[in-house]
Amino acid sequence: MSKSELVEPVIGLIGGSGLYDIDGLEDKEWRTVETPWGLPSDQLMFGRLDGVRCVFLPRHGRGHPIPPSRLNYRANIAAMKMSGVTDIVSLSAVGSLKEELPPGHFVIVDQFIDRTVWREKSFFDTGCVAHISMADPLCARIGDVLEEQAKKLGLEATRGGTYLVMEGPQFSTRAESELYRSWGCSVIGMTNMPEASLAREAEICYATVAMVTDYDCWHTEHDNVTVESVVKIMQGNSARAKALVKAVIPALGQPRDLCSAGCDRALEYALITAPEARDPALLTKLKAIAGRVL
Ligand SMILES: CSC[C@H]1O[C@H](OP(=O)(O)O)[C@H](O)[C@@H]1O
Ligand SMILES: Nc1ncnc2[nH]cnc12
Repeated sequence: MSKSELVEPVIGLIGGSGLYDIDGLEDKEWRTVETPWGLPSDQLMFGRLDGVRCVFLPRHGRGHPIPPSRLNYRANIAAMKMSGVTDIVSLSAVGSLKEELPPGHFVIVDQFIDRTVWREKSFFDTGCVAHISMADPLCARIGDVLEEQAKKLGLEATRGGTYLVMEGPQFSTRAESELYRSWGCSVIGMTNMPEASLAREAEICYATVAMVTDYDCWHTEHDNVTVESVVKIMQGNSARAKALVKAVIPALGQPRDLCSAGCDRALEYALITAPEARDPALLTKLKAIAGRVL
């Protein structure tokens, strides 16, 4: 790759419960971005940190009006893509399914089990079918940067772990929580799928910092999760998350070659519908996220 072909990264930040703003962005501006799949959860905040272009979206909207199952995940990811975002750091509150991951701990997750049932899971549809690989659903290149910077900041953080995505909005029953523990899952939340798979379809690198707020409902010496307990712990988690974001953006924002993990070429061999069988109306919409291969 010659210098002129290097990728100039634009960093997308998706803030979850308790994270509705990002400190330290210069030239901040909230802008409405409409997509072929409708409007995202809120306006997007555009800005720069250390000269690196950043785009922030509060996942549930400012003031948290939208529950996990009603989020327009396609519009959220399409809005990021249409804003030029190449790399997303997703910040999420989660329950812990392991003793050694206490509230306040961060997990840079590397796998998902998706138990959601109600959500639109793909940009592709009748008239243009695509099957991307989700074997490694998170970007290991961004994961490396998050791990390194978390270490430098002295944060309690673990690299690797499976995030169980439940539909919600109710928290789990104890039997479910024990089932997910028996599957070896590390943390539980309600939002990261299909967010991660849609980011992959849009060829955006995506990594998650899962911030533990509670022990869900399986731990005999801790109370069952409530919104109150999540919010209380999130106040401390948010300050650490903001410090981590500030540290990773300059590292992620350097001009670079294509992603070493390959996320930015996910559609290379994914389309199966013959050109003559494709639906022109759907193709027009898909240009917003898959223009590179259409
Ligand atoms: C307020 S606790 C439940 C809520 O928090 C998590 O959301 P996010 O990933 O956006 O931080 C969890 O998945 C639920 O949506
Ligand atoms: N225990 C839990 N279950 C699902 N989502 C959560 N978000 C934070 N804690 C959670």
